[in-house]
Amino acid sequence: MAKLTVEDLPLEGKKVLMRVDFNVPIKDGVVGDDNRIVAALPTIKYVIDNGGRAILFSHLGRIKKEEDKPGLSLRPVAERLSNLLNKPVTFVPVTEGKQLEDAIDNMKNGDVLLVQNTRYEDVKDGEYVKRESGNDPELGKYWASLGDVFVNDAFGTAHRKHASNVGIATNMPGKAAAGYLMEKEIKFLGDAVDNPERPFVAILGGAKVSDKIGVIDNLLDKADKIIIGGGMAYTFYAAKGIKVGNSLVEKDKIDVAKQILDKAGDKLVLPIDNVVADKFNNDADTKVVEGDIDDGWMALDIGPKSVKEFANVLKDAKTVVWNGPMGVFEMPNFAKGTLEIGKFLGTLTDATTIVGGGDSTAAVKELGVADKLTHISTGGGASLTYLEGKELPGIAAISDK
Ligand SMILES: Nc1ncnc2c1ncn2[C@@H]1O[C@H](COP(=O)(O)OP(=O)(O)O)[C@@H](O)[C@H]1O
Ligand SMILES: O=C(OP(=O)(O)O)[C@H](O)COP(=O)(O)O
Ligand SMILES: [Mg+2]
Repeated sequence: MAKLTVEDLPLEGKKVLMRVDFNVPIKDGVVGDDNRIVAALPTIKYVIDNGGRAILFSHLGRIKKEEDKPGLSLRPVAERLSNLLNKPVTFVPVTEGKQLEDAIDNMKNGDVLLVQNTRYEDVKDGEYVKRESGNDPELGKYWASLGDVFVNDAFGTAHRKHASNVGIATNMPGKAAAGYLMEKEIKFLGDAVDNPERPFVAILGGAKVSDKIGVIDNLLDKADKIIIGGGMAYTFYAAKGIKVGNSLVEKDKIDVAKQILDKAGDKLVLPIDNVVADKFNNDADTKVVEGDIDDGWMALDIGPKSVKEFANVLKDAKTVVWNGPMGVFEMPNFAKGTLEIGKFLGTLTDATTIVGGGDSTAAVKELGVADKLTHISTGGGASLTYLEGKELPGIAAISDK
């Protein structure tokens, strides 16, 4: 990498600001899959083993109103991190001010501190001001002022231009370095997809439709086939005039979906059938339907015919990149599509199979199919942006060597 890495920085006695991606699933105040925390440990350990004082920043979920904050505190993450490191982690429940500054002043070499969810800054006095997500210049400058050097290890957030990654880095010229995870992810993705072995198939699912649908246009030039499942599929259904019932659809993106369908021809593969439910609940009444989804029903998983069709498209692939679950895998009754696709990828022993994304990774791990895949990436949107051939702002902002 032509960028500074953590090994290029002075660490002994330094206040080391670190951006990590601890955007992990949390249920009832407990961390679920902790892959993203585990993935950041090598860099954190390197920093503290070399006498640095690790001051960690991460976002968690998305905060648009004051009421979003309590459920999106990073406190449970601090507890899990402390267990994993086997040492205390000081959690500071605020993102700025005296309480944070005092806590940093009190740190000793080798200590670890986790700052509250950086996206708490997106809402101030009840107003959605997006200081973090809008990369408010004052916020990046303030956070940068709290430390001596900066290490960005948040690959999963690298496609975002936010105050806690790009903002801090630009305010620490010559002192902003990449962590080990960042290096490892870029190296692996680069090797696998810069000149992918073909056929190259991308699988796109999940729920971040408006975020990720734009990626497909560029992927059409790179991939031989693009399979669309999960919550991403039904905006395409709507674009094709197929009834969607109460399924997840981004109305604003139906036109984009139409343009993609026009350009894609038979490159784009959509689900044939779906498991539909009468409510968003594991205990809902369900049935499998082909095509139209009636009012009062929502598609929460792909159906068995879709699994077969997708497997047929995947069977000869030499490179597969998958982001986004095929259904609401968090509910066992809607996990089958994701499980079956994961299992099938596991049988492609001649292919490079990459699964990326916070939730996709959690899914393949929970469902027990992760071990058979070539690479589990912490980044969903980040991997897709890389795949598109676009610059990742979080990485671009790191200091050159
Ligand atoms: N049919 C669907 N309807 C609603 N949500 C869905 C559907 N299929 C998948 N999802 C949801 O998508 C979420 C993950 O999307 P996303 O964040 O884009 O993936 P990743 O984290 O892997 O990048 C999961 O929480 C899952 O429940
Ligand atoms: O979970 C993330 O991305 P992913 O869901 O695409 O894997 C990252 O932490 C980015 O989160 P964001 O999409 O709310 O900016
Ligand atoms: Mg996600």
